[in-house]
Amino acid sequence: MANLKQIVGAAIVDSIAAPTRLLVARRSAPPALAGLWEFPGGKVEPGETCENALLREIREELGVTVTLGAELVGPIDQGWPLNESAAMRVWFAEVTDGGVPDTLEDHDELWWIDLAGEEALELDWIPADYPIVRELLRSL
Ligand SMILES: Nc1nc2c([nH]c(=O)n2[C@H]2C[C@H](O)[C@@H](COP(=O)(O)OP(=O)(O)OP(=O)(O)O)O2)c(=O)[nH]1
Repeated sequence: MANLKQIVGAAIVDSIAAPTRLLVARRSAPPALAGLWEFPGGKVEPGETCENALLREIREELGVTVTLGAELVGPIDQGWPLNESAAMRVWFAEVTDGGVPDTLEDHDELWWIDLAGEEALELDWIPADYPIVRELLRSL
C-alpha cells in the first residue's frame, strides 16, 4: 500500500453549500478508459501538495479555477483505492473563476448531472469510482 501512486479528483458541484448538480467528465484517452466517466483530476507531481495538484489539474483540464470544500474521505490514508498501484483523494469543489468548464485536455464530454435521483449511478464510470460515487450521494 505504501507505494501507491497518488491521484487526486474533484467532485465539482454547483454549490458546495447546497449541492444539486455534479460535473462529470468523460475520458478521451487512453483507449482502455476512453468513454468512461470520472472525476476530473490527475497525478500528484513530486513536491506538490494534493490540494495544489488538484487545482493545477482542474485548470489544465477544464480551464477554470475551483475552490475546494471538504474531502470525501476514503477508506485508506491515500483516499480511495483505484487499482493495485494507485489511490485517489477526492474533494468537493466549486468553480470560482474562468467561466464555463471546457474539454481542454483528457475529456471529450462534460455533463452537469442531477444529484437528486439515480442519474449519477447510471453513468458508465471507471469501475473503481462506483464506491466513491455512492459515498458522495450518501454524504449529501
Ligand atoms: N482523474 C481521475 N483518474 C481516475 C479516476 N478513477 C480512476 O481509476 N482513475 C485512474 C485513471 C488513471 O489511471 C489515473 C489518473 O491518471 P490521469 O491520466 O488522469 O493523470 P494525469 O492527468 O496526471 O496523467 P498524465 O497524462 O500526466 O499521465 O487514475 C477518476 O475518477 N479521476
